[in-house]
Order: sequence, then structure tokens, then C-alpha cells
Amino acid sequence: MAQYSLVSGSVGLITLKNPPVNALGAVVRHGIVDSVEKALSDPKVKSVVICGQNGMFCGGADIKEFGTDMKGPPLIPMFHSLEAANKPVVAAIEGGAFGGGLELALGCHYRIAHSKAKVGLPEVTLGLLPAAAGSQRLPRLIGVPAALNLITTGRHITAAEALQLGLVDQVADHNTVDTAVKFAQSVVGKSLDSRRISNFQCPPVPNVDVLFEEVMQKIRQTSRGAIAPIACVQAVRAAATLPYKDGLQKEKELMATLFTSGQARSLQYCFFAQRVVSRWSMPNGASWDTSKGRPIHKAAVIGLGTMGRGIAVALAQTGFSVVAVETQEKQFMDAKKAVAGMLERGAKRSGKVAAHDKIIYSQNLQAIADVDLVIEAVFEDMALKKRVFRQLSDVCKPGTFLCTNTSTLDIDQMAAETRQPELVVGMHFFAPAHVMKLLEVVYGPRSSPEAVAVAMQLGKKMGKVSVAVGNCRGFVGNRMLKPYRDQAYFLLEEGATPELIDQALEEFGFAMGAFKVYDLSGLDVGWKVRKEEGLVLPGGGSGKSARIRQGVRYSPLGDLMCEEGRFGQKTGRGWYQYDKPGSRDAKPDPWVHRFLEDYRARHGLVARRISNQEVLERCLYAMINEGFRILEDGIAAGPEDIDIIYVFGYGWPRHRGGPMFYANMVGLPIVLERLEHFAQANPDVPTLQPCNLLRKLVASGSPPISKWREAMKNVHSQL
Ligand SMILES: CCCCCC/C=C/CC(=O)SCCNC(=O)CCNC(=O)[C@H](O)C(C)(C)COP(=O)(O)OP(=O)(O)OC[C@H]1O[C@@H](n2cnc3c(N)ncnc32)[C@H](O)[C@@H]1OP(=O)(O)O
Repeated sequence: MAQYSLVSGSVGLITLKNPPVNALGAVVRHGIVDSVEKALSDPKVKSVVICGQNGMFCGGADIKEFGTDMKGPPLIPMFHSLEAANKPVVAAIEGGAFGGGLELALGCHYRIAHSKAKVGLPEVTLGLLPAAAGSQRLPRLIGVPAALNLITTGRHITAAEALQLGLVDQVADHNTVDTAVKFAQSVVGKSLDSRRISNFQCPPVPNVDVLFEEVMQKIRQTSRGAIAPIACVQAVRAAATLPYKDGLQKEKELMATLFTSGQARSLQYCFFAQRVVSRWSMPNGASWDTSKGRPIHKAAVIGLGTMGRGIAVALAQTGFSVVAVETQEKQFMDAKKAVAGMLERGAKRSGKVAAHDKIIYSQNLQAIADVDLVIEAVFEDMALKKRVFRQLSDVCKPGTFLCTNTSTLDIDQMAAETRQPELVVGMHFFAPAHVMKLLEVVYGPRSSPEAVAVAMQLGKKMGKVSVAVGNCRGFVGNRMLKPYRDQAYFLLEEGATPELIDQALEEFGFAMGAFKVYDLSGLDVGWKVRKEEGLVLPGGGSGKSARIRQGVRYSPLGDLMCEEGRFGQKTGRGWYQYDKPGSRDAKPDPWVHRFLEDYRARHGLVARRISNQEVLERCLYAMINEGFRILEDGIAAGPEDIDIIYVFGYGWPRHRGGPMFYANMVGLPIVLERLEHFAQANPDVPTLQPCNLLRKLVASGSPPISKWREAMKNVHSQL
């Protein structure tokens, strides 16, 4: 609703009330229309202030209304009647004004923001554009380049930046509503013509065509197939080149295409999924609302390789005191230098002071005796990790949370080495750990809800999107990656090239195809793991058994590449060739093509033409099938958890919503039918056998993704 009151004898105060963010749902819109009518028709009222309750101006349109039969007054005429009012209307922005909330403020004659408030037009992140005239008013107010930046990125800006851009007229340090009321009184009688943004001409831009062409090109390169950023540019272009009324018509047309698009549905699903996963739960019934963490003041990082360095930086930048331990002399010296550089660069980017003083370096494990939490980041070797956990359990004070940054290994085996296994959890960061947003928090059968709560809270403080998952090989992300990568290798054997596969995946929207990722992360990493698992045979093995290991199909291609010393970017040669070791510019390599031809000839494989469609179906459906198994096993609490892990940690295109949402969009019967087809053709690839949960969902009429948790309840959980 919107509450109307008369304050200071002459100011009509309209307060938006729709907790938690005062979204512009139908009831609020009705309330605004009624309140404005009252204010404008009351002769005592000389000016109007609009604010939001509980320190929040407005989070925009009510996203939950999208996709429903939207009733109630539309936004555009409402904002026009505010702008046309013959009494000054002032927006008092506390907390934030986002999307429709900022568009409401742009319909007012003046905007006053609290110094801690943020504003933005984040519609693009929901697959939309600011279609309540925001795409037409903002460029008229702050100019085309600044508006293009805000509208195409959706970024939230501070009140200070908004003031600098001319988006707000004044910044208040204290009571914003009081300031706005006084301000509203002070402008009574002043001409309002110059305050009506829709009357403004866009500030002229030299070479407007060149500007838009450049921006469009950049966006086409970076948007990875997302349509909303492109529509945003087109809408701003309309503002820059057309009269307001025509620009508004263009905005409406563009929005009509976006509003019902699959991309908008996917992005809006991601918005809510991100919030769903923060309300974590464990199969034993423990959950975010019943489990309290403990405050963490001081943390330690053990092992200062690539991951440990990033974790130490992320902790220090969040404000924690960190003890960074590395026992090997050379690694210790290198790490100190590298961490200092990372902190400097971070400080330069954020404008904050580098947090050097937050980190104490030590080569001695005794230095961590008084920390509240440890994150172990030593080499991915179970024997080594077990030894470290035994030492940690001896050295640390009782009650210290012991976390491991393992990406695949069984955390229960590490917990078994400690005196308090209930305090052991996985904190699986993604490289580079101070940049990547995802954190998998892994609980084992003995992890206490308190330990999970601590890791989840720590992740949140560090600005990570944290997802609680169960303990199994590879957890969620890496477990699902395996069948996807297996399929990519099998496709090479059948006739594809790395370029063909990567192109199909990149056109789908992945940041990088499977083989470019291999080259980036190093082919030797997986080779070492496979050797430990007893999967690698010298020369790839021979005869029929060369392509079978432990009873299932195996491709030795990755092993053979490693035998040739082709580890990827770091050696300048991998699935692609690079100008020099460490270079990132991947070029197709004729050597790889010959290598594949020789391999096929050796194994009697006849290359066939492989379509992009087949690449996507084989790689993605195998991955999705594993996702269903993960749900079936109770490793992830719901499809949202899997999707958020893939969107934030594995380069899955957000506008496709994550693998499970994608399956829901494609249609579960289609996914099932294709998996059945591939499984029949490849009986020695068990990951292509459709799993029970998928069959069950299809048999029960393929309910929408929001109902999958219901269906999962009756399926066996391993935990
Ligand atoms: C042709 C048809 C024309 C239609 C025209 C429609 C025009 C649309 C323009 C728009 O306005 S689209 C919406 C633009 N707004 C946003 O994108 C803002 C989204 N919200 C946020 O970014 C954040 O929530 C926040 C406002 C910055 C607050 O962050 P905070 O961390 O404090 O809280 P959250 O946990 O994120 O949110 C709390 C709670 O509120 C729900 N929520 C937030 N925003 C909205 C919203 N706009 N609509 C509905 N619900 C919203 C959020 O889901 C949380 O709910 P939960 O149940 O507690 O999880």
C-alpha cells in the first residue's frame, strides 16, 4: 500500500509500504495513484514528498507479479501524472531506488538521496530494460554515455556517484525525509517546466552513430547471446535520436519482446534461486533458521599455492586477521610477494587501503594456535590432507572450525583425523578465490549445523554466493563436470575437433568451451588425479581395452596429450596452440588434428560429421542427468542449488538459468528421450542412462521446476 499524510502543514507525504523492499505491486500502485490525487486536489498541500518505509525507497516493480495476469494501474501513466503535477514532487531516497523505483524518482521533479543509498536500473540483469520510461528519461538527465553504462550493466551506484552524474539533486547525511520535506517547502512556487525530464533534449553526443556502433559491438562480444543488453542499447539510442514520445513507443516495443522471452524467465529464476540457496538446509533437518554460527575474528590459511593465496587475500580484504602458513621456503617467499601484489591491485580497483597489515605470514603451524577457523588449501592429495588435519587438531584451540578447500576429496576422511569431526566442513573456493563469487560449503555426515552455519556466514561476509552441498566425489560442480567432459572427449574420438565443440558451447553462451578450459586450468591436473585413480595406461593402452577402464568407456586422449608435454596455456601447447607459454590467445593447431586422426585410425574409429546440436545434447544432457542423480542422492537440496553453482562457478550462461532450469525449459520428456537414445547407442557409458528422478518427474507429468522438491522427497537420499 501507500500511506498518505499531511506533514509540516503543507507537504503531502506519500510513504510506500510493501516490505521488505517496497516493490511496486498492484496495491502499492493503487496507493500511489490515490495518494497523488489527494495531494494534488488538496489546496493546503503545496508540495509532495514520496518516500519508502523502513529506510528503503523502492526495489522496483514486483518481480513476483511478472508472468501473472498483471492488474492495477500501469507505471508509465502514473509517472507521467507525477511529472505533470503542478506542485513540486520530491523523491526522498533512503536505502535504494532500483528499476521501477528509480523510474518513479525520475518522474518526480527533484531527487534527494541519503549518503548511504544506492540507485540503479538493474532490469538488464532480469532480462528486461527500464521500460517505465527509464530508458528515455535517464539519458535526457545524465547524458547518453553515462546512461548507456548504467542501463546496460544494471550496476548499483552510490549516492555520491549519482550526485556527480546529476541523477540526484542533493545528498543528505541524516534524516532524508525531513530534508526532503524542507526542500519541498523551499521550492514551492518555482517553475516546474525545467524539472520535467521528458521535456529535456538529450545532451548532444558528438559522433552519436559511432558511439552506438562501438557500444553495440562490445556488447555483442560480451553478452554471450543475451538479448536484453542489446535491447537496452537500442532503447537508449531511441532516446538519443527520437522525440520522447517516439522513444517511449520504441521502449515499449523492445520490452514486449523481452518480457515474455525465455531469457527473462531464466534470469528472473536466477534472481530468486540465489535467494533460495541462502536458506540452506541439510537432510537431517538442520537449516539456516535453526542453526546459529559463531563469530569469527581470526582465520588461518594453510598452504599458499594459487588457491591459498586467493583465499588469504579474500579474507584480508573482508577485514579478517589472517595467519597465512606455508612450510616450503620457496613457495613461502613467492607467496608473500604475490599476495602483496594482489592486495595492491585490489586496493587500486576498490579505492581502499591495501590490507597488508591484516596478514601475518608464518612457516610454522604453531602460529595458528589461537585462530577461530582454519582453511586448509594444501595440494589435492588425501594422505597429505589427512596429515595436515591431524596436525591442525593438535595445534588449534578446542572449538576451532577446520575447513578444507578440497575440490573433490572426501571431507569425512579428513574429519576422521581430528578430535572434533563435527567442526570439519569443506569450503570449496573457485580460482581465483579472491575474484570468483562461488563457494561450495560441503557438509559430511559428521559436520555440525553450527559448522555449516559458520562457513555459510563467512562466505556471505566475503561477498560469495555460498551453496551448502553434501559430501561425495566432486560435490556438485565437479561431479557434474565429469560426464560433460567425458562426452566432449568421446565426441573428439567420433570426429569432432576441439574448435567445433568449443564453438558450439560458446555459441550456447558458455564463457569458454570445454577444451579452452582444459588449456587454461592445465591438462596435467586431471592427469595426476587419473593416475592416482589407476586409470592411466602408458601410451593410452592398446587393443580393445584401451578405451575401457574399470568396466566403462574411457578416453585416454587427455593422457596422451600430457605424455606429449602438452599441458595447455602454461606450456604454450594444449588442445590449441599459443604464441608462447602463458599466452591466452588460443589458435587451432593442425598438430592436434593430425593427432586425432592418428588416434582414430589406431582404434578403427571412422570420423563422422558432428553437429552443434549433438555437441550440446551429448555434453549438456549428460551433465543434467548427473544433476538429477545429485538431487536423487540428496547431495543438493534443490535444483536452484545446482543452477547457482553452475552460473556462478562454471561459466554457465545466466540467461539460460543453469542446467536444471535449462532442462525444465527444453522439456523433461525431450531430455529423457534423447538420453535414452544416447544410452542405447553407448551402452558402456553409464552416465547416459537416465536416472530415476528424471523418469519419475516425466512419469508424473513433468511438473515445473518449482515443484521438483516435492517429487524429490520420496526418492532415496544417501545422507
Ligand atoms: C510490459 C510490462 C511492463 C512492466 C514494467 C515492469 C518494469 C519493471 C522494471 C523493474 O522494476 S524490474 C525490477 C527491478 N528491481 C530490481 O532488480 C531489484 C531487485 N532487488 C534487489 O536487487 C535487492 O533485493 C535489493 C533491493 C538491492 C535489496 O537487497 P537485500 O540484500 O537487502 O535483500 P534481498 O535478500 O535481495 O531481498 C529481500 C527480499 O525481497 C525480495 N525482493 C527484492 N526485490 C524485489 C522485487 N523487485 N520484487 C519482488 N521481490 C523482491 C527478495 O526476493 C527477497 O525475498 P525473500 O522472500 O526474502 O527471498
